[in-house]
Amino acid sequence: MARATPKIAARNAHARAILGPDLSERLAETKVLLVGAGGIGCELLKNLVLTGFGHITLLDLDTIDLSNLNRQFLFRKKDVKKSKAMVSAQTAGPFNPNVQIQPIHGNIKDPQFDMEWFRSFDIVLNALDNLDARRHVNKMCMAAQVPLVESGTAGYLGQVQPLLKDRTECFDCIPKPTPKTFPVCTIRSTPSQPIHCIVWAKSYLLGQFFGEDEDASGELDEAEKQGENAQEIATLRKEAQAFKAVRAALRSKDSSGNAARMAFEKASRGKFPRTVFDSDIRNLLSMSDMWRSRAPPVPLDFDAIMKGSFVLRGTSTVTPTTNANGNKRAATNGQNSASTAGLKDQRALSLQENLALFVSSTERLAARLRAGEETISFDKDDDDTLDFVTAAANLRSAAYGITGKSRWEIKEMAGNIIPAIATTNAIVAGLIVLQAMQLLKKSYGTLRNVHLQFKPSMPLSTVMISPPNNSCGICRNTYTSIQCDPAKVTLGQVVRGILGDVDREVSVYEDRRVLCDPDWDDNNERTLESLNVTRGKFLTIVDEDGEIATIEIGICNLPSNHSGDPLILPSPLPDPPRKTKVSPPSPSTPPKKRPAPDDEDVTELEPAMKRLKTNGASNPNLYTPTKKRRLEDDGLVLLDTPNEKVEDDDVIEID
Ligand SMILES: Nc1ncnc2c1ncn2[C@@H]1O[C@H](COP(=O)(O)OP(=O)(O)OP(=O)(O)O)[C@@H](O)[C@H]1O
Ligand SMILES: [Zn+2]
Repeated sequence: MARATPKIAARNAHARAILGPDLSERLAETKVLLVGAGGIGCELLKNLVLTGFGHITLLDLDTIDLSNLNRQFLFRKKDVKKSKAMVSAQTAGPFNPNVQIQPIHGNIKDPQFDMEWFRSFDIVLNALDNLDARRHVNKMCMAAQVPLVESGTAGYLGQVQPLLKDRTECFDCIPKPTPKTFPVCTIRSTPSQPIHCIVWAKSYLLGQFFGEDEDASGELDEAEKQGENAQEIATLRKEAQAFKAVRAALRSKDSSGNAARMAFEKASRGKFPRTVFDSDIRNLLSMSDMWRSRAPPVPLDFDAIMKGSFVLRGTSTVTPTTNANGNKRAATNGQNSASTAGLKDQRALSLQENLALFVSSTERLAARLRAGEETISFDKDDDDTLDFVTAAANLRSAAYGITGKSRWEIKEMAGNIIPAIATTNAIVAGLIVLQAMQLLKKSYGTLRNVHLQFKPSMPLSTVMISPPNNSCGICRNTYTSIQCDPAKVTLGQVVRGILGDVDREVSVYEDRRVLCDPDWDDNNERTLESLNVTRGKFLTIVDEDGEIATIEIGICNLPSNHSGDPLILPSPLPDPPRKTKVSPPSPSTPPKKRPAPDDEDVTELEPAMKRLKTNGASNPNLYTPTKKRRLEDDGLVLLDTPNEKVEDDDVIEID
């Protein structure tokens, strides 16, 4: 290593004195991947640079938002809308002239960040804010056998966890608690709190209008075949049709101006039977049993609200639905009267203002679809989606006699925001560096899970590291990788190549898709590319007898100068350990049974569809699998019957 100049030596003197010459020289050579340049990431980047880490790759998919500036100190107002990775690298680089920071503006789940790429790092540090990306990085680090430090903060609480395959438990060894959940019937039919209306607007209505097009007709046909209630199925078909018509109008270049009204009314003018804020509610009202113990909803009338002549429970349309503190205010006749109450986002909106906001946000979102965006999902920092959710949630609240919320409050509730505290992030970022050092020194005995807690007498607590959970479907698998041209290599070639002489009955999956099993080998001669098994993905080989561990094969590119065989197998071939007993299903173990192959010969396995209820108005139980998964991601639980109980301490009990 080149000798440090006196100036740099002075700069590093303290770190060197603390770390000792060996470690501080090693850090200069260490290749770190830092994922996330947000609250923790900015603090951590500064720490890494000042500690003397020499090679840092910093990846983040996002751009800087104004709301980041109170705690992400590498950013200034002039940087808003610029890439977080780029700006943080530019700001922190000069803190130490010896550091090389490579910023990447991208998603860690992108295919180019494959197993080979992960192997090029000595250590990975997560500074993420979502479970999905955390689980992805955990799997990649387990696959590539790279040490990982996982972290997170929530208000005053924080946690740091060092992870290493076969030494410690992994991020997925212990199932994570599901977020707050609500029974779907409450969301669809019987909301009683503002959050129910917010979840409905964010997870249901926004998706129906602007999300993925999910054709439910196949499922309805199937339900009909199985003898489900024909009348209810007919109603659901009409509802699906009505949504389809609105979706088409929102995307059509000719219907601008009218689409928002259609969205409100869900095309009610004679052609379709149900509307979002009017007929759907009338339909629910006809279920008299439902309203014995709760106030019935009031259908909303678009024109009357717009004209200001609509009377909601005896008050005028222009009555603000909330004040700045979220409390109901007395009726007032002045449409602009609410504007005096506090900051713009925190003030009350009248029913009329909510309707105007519904129309304008729907038009803005529709314009984005027409400009080429395929789907739009909720993002609290996306003003158009936040406005839509604010307006739709407040209109629904008004109909159900629930107190409305200000845009500010809805942002907090819909975005599941727990205020971030800069000090918590800073403490956690410091702890990450300490645990990273232990991993790099291979001082495995001194690794600790560290918790930051809200206890002034003992703010930090440490927990000994647990060994891997034997039934974990991530870190107990045997990982290997192939380098290949997916356009030229067939599934059969890969599976035969990896299993070598071993003669076993196996099934092969990509994520949740079954690609072949012992009785079905139609895909064996197909190329990986035609099966959509490409760079960055994994092929999973499961022993049908459950005797040997599952093999996961990471798909990587051929070396750039490679010519000849389009498949390079690993050497030696993987040697999965024998299992002592069959493990219970784990998060990543794909379901076993394969339905008959469809046209595309690749079958996506999803949780079984819930049975249709034979009574009930807007049947909450019929969901396409993708929608079901999305609802579950949003913290909704689908129940078979309204009486079914969800066993989770975190569930908000209604009724
Ligand atoms: N899949 C991913 N790939 C790359 N970066 C990601 C991915 N998922 C999340 N991130 C980044 O992780 C960072 C997490 O930081 P943080 O928790 O402070 O969130 P934030 O978006 O900056 O703040 P807030 O959510 O409070 O507005 C964000 O910058 C986010 O862009
Ligand atoms: Zn594990």
